[in-house]
Amino acid sequence: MTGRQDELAHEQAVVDELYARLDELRSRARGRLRAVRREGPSGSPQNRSERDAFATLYEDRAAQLDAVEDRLAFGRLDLDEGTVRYVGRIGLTDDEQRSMLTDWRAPAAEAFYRATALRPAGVRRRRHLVTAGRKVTGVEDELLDLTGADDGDLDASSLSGEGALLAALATRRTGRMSDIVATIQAEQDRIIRSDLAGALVVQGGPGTGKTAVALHRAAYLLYAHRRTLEKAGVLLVGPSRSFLRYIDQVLPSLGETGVVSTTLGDLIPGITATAVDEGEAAEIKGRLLWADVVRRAVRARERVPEREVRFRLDGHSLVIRPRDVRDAIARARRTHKPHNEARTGFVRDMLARLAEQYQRADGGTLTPEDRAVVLEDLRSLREVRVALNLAWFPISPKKLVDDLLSRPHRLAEAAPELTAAERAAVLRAPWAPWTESDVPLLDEAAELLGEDDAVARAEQQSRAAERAEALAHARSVIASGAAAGAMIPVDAETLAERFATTGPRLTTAERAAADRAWTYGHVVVDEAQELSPMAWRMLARRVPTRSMTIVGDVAQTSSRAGARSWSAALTPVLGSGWRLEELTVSYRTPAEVADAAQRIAKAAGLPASPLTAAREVPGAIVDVPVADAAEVAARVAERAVALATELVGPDGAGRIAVVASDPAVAALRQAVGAALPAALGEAEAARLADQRREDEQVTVLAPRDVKGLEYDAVVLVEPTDIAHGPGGWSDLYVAMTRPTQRLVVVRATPLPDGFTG
Ligand SMILES: Nc1ncnc2c1ncn2[C@@H]1O[C@H](COP(=O)(O)OP(=O)(O)OP(=O)(O)O)[C@@H](O)[C@H]1O
Repeated sequence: MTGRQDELAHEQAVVDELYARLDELRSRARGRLRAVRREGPSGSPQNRSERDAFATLYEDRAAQLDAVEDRLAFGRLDLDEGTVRYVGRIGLTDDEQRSMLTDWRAPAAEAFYRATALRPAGVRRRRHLVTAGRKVTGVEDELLDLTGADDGDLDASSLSGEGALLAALATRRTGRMSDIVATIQAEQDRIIRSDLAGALVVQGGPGTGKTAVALHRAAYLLYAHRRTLEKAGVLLVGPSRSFLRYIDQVLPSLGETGVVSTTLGDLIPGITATAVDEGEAAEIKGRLLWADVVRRAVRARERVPEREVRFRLDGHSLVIRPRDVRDAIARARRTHKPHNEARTGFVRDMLARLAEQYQRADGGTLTPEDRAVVLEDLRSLREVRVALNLAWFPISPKKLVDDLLSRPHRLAEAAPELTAAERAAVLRAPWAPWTESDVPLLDEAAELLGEDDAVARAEQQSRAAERAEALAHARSVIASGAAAGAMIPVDAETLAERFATTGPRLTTAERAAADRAWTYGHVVVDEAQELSPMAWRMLARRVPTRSMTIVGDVAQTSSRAGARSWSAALTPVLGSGWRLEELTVSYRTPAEVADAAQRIAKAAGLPASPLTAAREVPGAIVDVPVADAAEVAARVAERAVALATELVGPDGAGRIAVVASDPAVAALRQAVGAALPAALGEAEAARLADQRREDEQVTVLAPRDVKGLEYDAVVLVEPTDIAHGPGGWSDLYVAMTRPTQRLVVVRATPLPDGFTG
């Protein structure tokens, strides 16, 4: 055998052992699960809940072990002291607790991503294992000790595991993002492992791995701070549901399933934003002044009547006096409770004052029983109910915001800062569908009204008591398990969570997602440049510690409410409590495309970060000028079909997007759809036509819909039209930077400045 074959055979033997251990652990977890289930539905409620808790524990463990099948081990470090360490998706130990495989997130794995010839961190050689299924098909070595290094190895900025990286980057796209654990680069690793505390902003050009880094950081933080974060939960906010679908396999493949993923429009339980605000309305609704506007709108529901209200009870004449109402309102406000909660105190106060009048009119002292009856009678009198409601109106967040946006006098009263034209821009029909920019206003209202939190708080209190009981029990279970020699792979608090006896057994993520007032341990925001100041305020409320990972690119902002500078967007909400990191290597786009995008951004004055492409792809830009504008659709269809023939596979791999300005999308969609059968055959065309919109392998979209996504090839239609559309030059910058292989430009108009070098 040659030296290389020996190496492969050796690594195969190691990898075989690791998979054997994985299989063994899987079958143990399943065996335990079967045993627990076999016990059947008998026993005391406590026993049953305990059994269910263990069942979920073993189910989770089995699912986690199943998820790490692909590329279980991908790296090896040969250390100075002569030891060898394998790095993989999870940590594995043998029965004697000796390490067989180091979790990529463990401190001991850090050198795999960070060591360079300049700073070898005790590593002599770094090896990338290339595997197909369980078979080792190749190894790629980097020597890091200076004695064996030539000048090339000393370049601290060079890519690590370049072969494996380039292979990953050239793979055909499937419409689902995959993890990058095997090829994380040093600049990315530093961000992934950065401290949990405070807000970390990651700015970077298109394709620099911001999304990938944000997801790996979430997985890393859950590993490194499991106790804190598993209980408080991690929230991931993405720009759209199709984007969340695009990334939804990454965290599970890293063994993490407990993260709550949502869009801003879906952040409040029970509310779904289905409509979109036009540019100006979004900008206006995004301004921070709405915090004051909503507060005033709430205050407007606490009102001193202008006149007295007289009524009779049991023959006595009683009166609701403006002075009394004013006092009761002031007193209720001093409790600083939310409006709907403070109302209880206000009503109690007013009824007590009226009972007092009754007593005086009745000419004596009331027994406590009589007083209770009088209070009840007062409470149910129509005049009293109406008067007290007018003075302190109980109202839901939805009704408050709907009134504010659909009744001109309410808006004028609450928002004097806005001009008449600005108010007209946000006014809409009553009960029109919610938009994403309404959601922060609804959240603000819910916060000040407090309605939906009351139920959650009551539930929380009863859960706290239950949990204390369950915790004591879990400790004793673990102690008795340990005494009997059984390893219970969980701490008492986690076990206690699972022992909670009432209600459906919800995970932290499920409980958090259902509770508007939940506060998370960490919040990750992707495409964060699009968020308005009000949206930032809403998110900050969800993470009192301000532990956040914020990733985005201020050169890609298309929303008028979004940010062109991180400092302008974040300082009002986070003060100086945030730090900035930058990513500069584009892993997605070929150099030619990245360079053209940079030139366009520069010519348009976008605040673009520097961008260097990780790879060259010859002929990556193809320019197709068309003499007659009427022929553009036909040329686009022709090009899209040719690319589909070349790149799209029936196995679901390979994706093509035609990106055009909004008004052109529908006609192009038709033209491309009509051209596919002749080129690919009826059956393949029908398969493609049946795909869900977000899974389409051949698709036609506007720039806003491709944000954050990527395709093997993009047909860019009339770049100048895109640059002059609602998202401006940022939209063109986004659209250009989606392809991993080729950008085909079809146009009847001249190329924008800077497109060609
Ligand atoms: N270290 C890496 N190894 C392998 N692939 C990588 C690496 N870093 C990034 N990629 C790949 O590069 C592509 C772009 O990454 P990602 O989508 O995270 O970039 P982004 O900065 O969020 O882009 P955009 O600004 O366009 O949203 C993805 O396919 C990702 O998997």
